[in-house]
Amino acid sequence: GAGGASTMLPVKVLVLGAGDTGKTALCVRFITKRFIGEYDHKREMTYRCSRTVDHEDVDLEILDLPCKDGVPASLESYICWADGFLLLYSITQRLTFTEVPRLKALIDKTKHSLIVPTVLVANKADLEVGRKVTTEEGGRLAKDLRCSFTELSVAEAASGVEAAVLQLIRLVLDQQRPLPDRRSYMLTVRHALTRKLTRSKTMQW
Ligand SMILES: Nc1nc2c(ncn2[C@@H]2O[C@H](COP(=O)(O)OP(=O)(O)OP(=O)(O)O)[C@@H](O)[C@H]2O)c(=O)[nH]1
Repeated sequence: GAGGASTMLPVKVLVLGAGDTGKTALCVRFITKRFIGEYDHKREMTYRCSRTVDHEDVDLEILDLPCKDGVPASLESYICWADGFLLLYSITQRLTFTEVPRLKALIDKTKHSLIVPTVLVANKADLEVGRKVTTEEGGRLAKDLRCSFTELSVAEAASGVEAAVLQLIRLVLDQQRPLPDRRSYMLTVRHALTRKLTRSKTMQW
């Protein structure tokens, strides 16, 4: 409140994607509002900033790992560190899309949870002529993996990136809220469990 000591809620975000999905471009777009085409970073990068989301002051830390030579070996420790995940693929590279379930499985396994705040981000929507993954496929996969979904172009606009990150912050905050406020969360858990049970039944019989 006014004059009172404000509490900043820390939210840690890990940006993941297999290949040239635009992870660094997305982080830079979020922080600077600008699109910078090429980088050559070999090290991990941490971006810090703050936002006010639903009257909560959030202290945001975004980690971008270099994935040029495949996924880093110590990925699990980064996953443990993070509260929420931006999972990127490029609509122009089918392989970046088919790698998503593997990344999400590793996240779920490492977090020991069915519900991990995650936004699946389909990037490079400006390259419509080179499209290899439809929007419907993206939406379906997100539903399957219990993620939120958005399609955007980091190159084209800052607004989609801002919206995707805010969406993720909301998912994280919703999960951190005390139980009585978590009706939607409980419903998600129930749906996920039902789906899982249905699936294992189908597999057994
Ligand atoms: N057309 C288009 N190109 C994009 C977009 N976003 C990123 N790119 C390009 O895609 C390439 C990869 O972007 P990066 O941000 O370096 O990708 P990255 O995921 O960080 O890749 P790693 O460094 O391997 O982790 C670069 O050439 C970017 O300019 C987009 O929305 N549209």
